[in-house]
Amino acid sequence: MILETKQLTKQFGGLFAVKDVDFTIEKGKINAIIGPNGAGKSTFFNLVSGLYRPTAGQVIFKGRDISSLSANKVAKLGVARTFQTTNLFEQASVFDNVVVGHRLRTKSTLFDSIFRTRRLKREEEQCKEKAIQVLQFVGLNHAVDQRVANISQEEKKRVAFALALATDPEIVFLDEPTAGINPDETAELSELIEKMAEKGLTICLIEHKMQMIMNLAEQIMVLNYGEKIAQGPPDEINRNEEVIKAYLGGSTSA
Ligand SMILES: Nc1ncnc2c1ncn2[C@@H]1O[C@H](COP(=O)(O)OP(=O)(O)OP(=O)(O)O)[C@@H](O)[C@H]1O
Repeated sequence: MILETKQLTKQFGGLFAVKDVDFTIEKGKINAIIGPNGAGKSTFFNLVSGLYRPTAGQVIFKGRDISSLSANKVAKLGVARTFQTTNLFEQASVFDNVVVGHRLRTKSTLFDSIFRTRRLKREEEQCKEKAIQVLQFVGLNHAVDQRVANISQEEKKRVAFALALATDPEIVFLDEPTAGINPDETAELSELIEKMAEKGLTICLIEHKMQMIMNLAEQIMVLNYGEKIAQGPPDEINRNEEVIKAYLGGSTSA
């Protein structure tokens, strides 16, 4: 197990967005979180990536309690997340959007920037090499110099993946990676997610496309009104009465 939550809880006023969630994520696997709108999926992501502090409970990453660490510190430990593509700089190039990712791993200070020290130049070079490497990995060699505003939605998703990969993560949380793209593109992005897992990365994704999740994920957690109602492999989740009642509405083809 690489990441674990223990009785993780987030309350907004009187509302429990996430309540007492125990979840374990196995290293190198593709994990998914599903649930109806408002079930607490995004809040769960924000808790494990350090954007929110839990009201109660813990997030344990590689045996260390990271519940009270800042998002930046959590990312430095090797936890990356993607946001919806609206988080990209539309007027900047694909390359410039991704090159910032690896800065997390550099040590240059304002002093280095002002005096353009050797360290700064070396680290800038490292960031550029990393950006090229991850853009190649996600299949965007052809679009490196294009402005993000001019590329397709599916390519933007790949940029978001590349940005997360540039931070050298051990686990990547993908926020609705295939929202708003067509079935062919969805299949291609699924392949990319599998390629990431084959490389040894641990994946955890939120997704509404049930068929895709059932084919791709090895383990699924189902949230409903902030609570975990099921956890297991896809075939088990498919047959779970409570899940069918709460979410699937009797069909997995949603
Ligand atoms: N910052 C916030 N302040 C108050 N309530 C919030 C906040 N963020 C989320 N909520 C509430 O917490 C609950 C869980 O929301 P969350 O966005 O985590 O669900 P979700 O499963 O990601 O939904 P969706 O699939 O629609 O994105 C909802 O009732 C939502 O209105």
